[in-house]
Amino acid sequence: MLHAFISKISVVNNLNFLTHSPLKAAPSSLGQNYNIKGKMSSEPVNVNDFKELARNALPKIYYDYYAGGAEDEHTLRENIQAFHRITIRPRVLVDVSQIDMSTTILGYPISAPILLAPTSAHKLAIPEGELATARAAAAANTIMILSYSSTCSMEEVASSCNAVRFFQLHISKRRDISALLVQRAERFGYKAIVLTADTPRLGRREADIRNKMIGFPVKNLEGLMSIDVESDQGSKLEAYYNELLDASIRWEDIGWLRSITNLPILIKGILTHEDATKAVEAGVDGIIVSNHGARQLDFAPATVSVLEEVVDAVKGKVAVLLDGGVRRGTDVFKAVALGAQAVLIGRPVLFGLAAKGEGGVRTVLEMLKNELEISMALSGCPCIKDITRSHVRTPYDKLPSML
Ligand SMILES: Cc1cc2nc3c(=O)[nH]c(=O)nc-3n(C[C@H](O)[C@H](O)[C@H](O)COP(=O)(O)O)c2cc1C
Ligand SMILES: CCCCCCC(=O)C(=O)O
Repeated sequence: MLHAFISKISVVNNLNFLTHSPLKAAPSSLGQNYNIKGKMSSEPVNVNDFKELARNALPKIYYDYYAGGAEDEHTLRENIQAFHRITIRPRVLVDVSQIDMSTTILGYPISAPILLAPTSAHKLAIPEGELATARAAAAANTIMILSYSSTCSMEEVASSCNAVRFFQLHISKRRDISALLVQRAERFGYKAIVLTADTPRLGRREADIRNKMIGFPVKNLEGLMSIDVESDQGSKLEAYYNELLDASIRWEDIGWLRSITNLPILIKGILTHEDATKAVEAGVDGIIVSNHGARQLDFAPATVSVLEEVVDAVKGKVAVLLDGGVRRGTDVFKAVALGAQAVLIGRPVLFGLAAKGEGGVRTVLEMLKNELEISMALSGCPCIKDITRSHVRTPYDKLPSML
């Protein structure tokens, strides 16, 4: 056996594989992988690779809508870079022969602490739209949060798969229609309402303004309301959205939402301890630390940089989740270590969908899960509950050498 192994190695050495590999000469660039001839391979090896594949697959106007952030896109970059500034403190000689990534959210078991964030308009990516995404969520045994602004209706999505689904709500100027949507969500088996709180108006996405981004039909509103926006300039979507939504909603309106549904309510878009405390007082069941994927207020903080502030304010009373910039299993690990019960991913799902349909979304979820699994193994954490604050160091932590 040993002999066979040694002779295999020497065959490789004889070929001088390591010194003459064309891979050595291939350009190296984050998010791109190269095959043996130095050409970029279309097979993604990590979630970042899907971004380039999606860029190639989509018309520019749609790609820019999915990928873009607000104004200077400072927060867009920060969402990612803030994760890079956190290091992991691995522990060794722990039995990691079995890794269990499973957890629960609001009592619903999921295979790993990774959910699908609500994102609009999946039909811009592929004709099947949210139906394909929902099937991928079901295959991964995780939760899909369906967007208010989906291009398949909540009924179509409900009947297409058995994934646990939450429904994301905006409160529109027509309060009666918002109430109707909540009732429909309850009737069609959605298990929670996710109220988005950071979008009284749509942020300034300059790529959409330049591209004169089109509006798309919000399927859940079909037959209930139609809005005509006259805008030859800028983003039609922004004009449409600002006409649709109620910019006057306040904390008191959580009480209204509570009065019309028995479903758990999560509030999405919290970034400060002040608002986290208010959310708990308002009686929500969970908080999603989010800056809307950096599409709303530029220079809002990176989500992972304020996660602990929110977790500390909440004191374990309700679930805390996080989204924004999660691209690696190590990002999931870091968020969990800082107190998140789970993370949500937005753009990676859209890029997976645009590049390779339902299979692309499945692959994105599998990649993140595989990366989380190895991160847990190499950090000495066999279960999610074993990941603790002591497993990460943030820029705010004192260095031991400075003590
Ligand atoms: C194209 C796009 C559409 C989105 N649509 C919605 C939406 O309809 N409702 C909502 O609450 N958030 C929406 N979001 C924000 C996501 O729910 C989530 O907060 C964000 O994408 C997370 O950041 P990430 O893309 O870096 O993972 C959208 C984000 C993107 C990129
Ligand atoms: C009602 C149509 C506008 C959808 C906006 C979706 C969204 O939140 C985004 O970030 O884009």
